Amino acid sequence: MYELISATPSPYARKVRIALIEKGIPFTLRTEVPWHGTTATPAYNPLEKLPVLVLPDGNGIYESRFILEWLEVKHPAPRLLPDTAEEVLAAREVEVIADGICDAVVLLFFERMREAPSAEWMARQRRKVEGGVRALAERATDGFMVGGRFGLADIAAGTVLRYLSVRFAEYDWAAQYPALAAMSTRLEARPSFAATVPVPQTIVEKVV
Ligand SMILES: N[C@@H](CCC(=O)N[C@@H](CS(=O)(=O)O)C(=O)NCC(=O)O)C(=O)O
Repeated sequence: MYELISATPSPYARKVRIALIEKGIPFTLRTEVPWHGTTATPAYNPLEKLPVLVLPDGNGIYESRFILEWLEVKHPAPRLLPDTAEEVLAAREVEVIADGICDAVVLLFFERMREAPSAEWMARQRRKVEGGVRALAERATDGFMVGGRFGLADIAAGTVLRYLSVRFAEYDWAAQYPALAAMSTRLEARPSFAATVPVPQTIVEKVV
């Protein structure tokens, strides 16, 4: 059986959890705080980040985009990529935008923990979040994002949007982009989303 090393707020891990559930793949969830000394992450990922999909042979697959690609190869049905090559590129572009927003939120989150946070650095990260959400809004539809059926783009966009309310709640993107908010609400009603709602975690060790 697969084991997924995850964290309660992690949007990257949530993408993988949703894909595993959507594909009906059984797995055990190992919830950690990757910044605590007790984390198992470095034993499987030299980049020391979760999610890590631990295989039955004990090897770890890491980097959420790669884990999703790996799952698409090893467990192709149901397919989470669109049908045409052009649509696959469009879905991957949505994932690039979504992951990029998450990366900026993480950088902002830790900058705020510093004794003397840099206002310039935080403004730069906020710009990336707002620019990324604008790019997602430009791609929002009243159905699924790419190719007319649920897939990678919806997983990536849905997870980052819900993550913002956990780690960047002061940004009211939903008021600014009603179509995006409606899309997020639709996605959060899916069982795979309802089973993986992000919640904050308590980090007790000094990180920065
Ligand atoms: N690009 C990576 C990013 C993963 C990531 O940043 N994970 C965080 C945890 S969380 O922000 O997703 O909750 C982590 O393990 N950070 C540990 C570290 O940066 O050393 C992916 O997509 O898997």
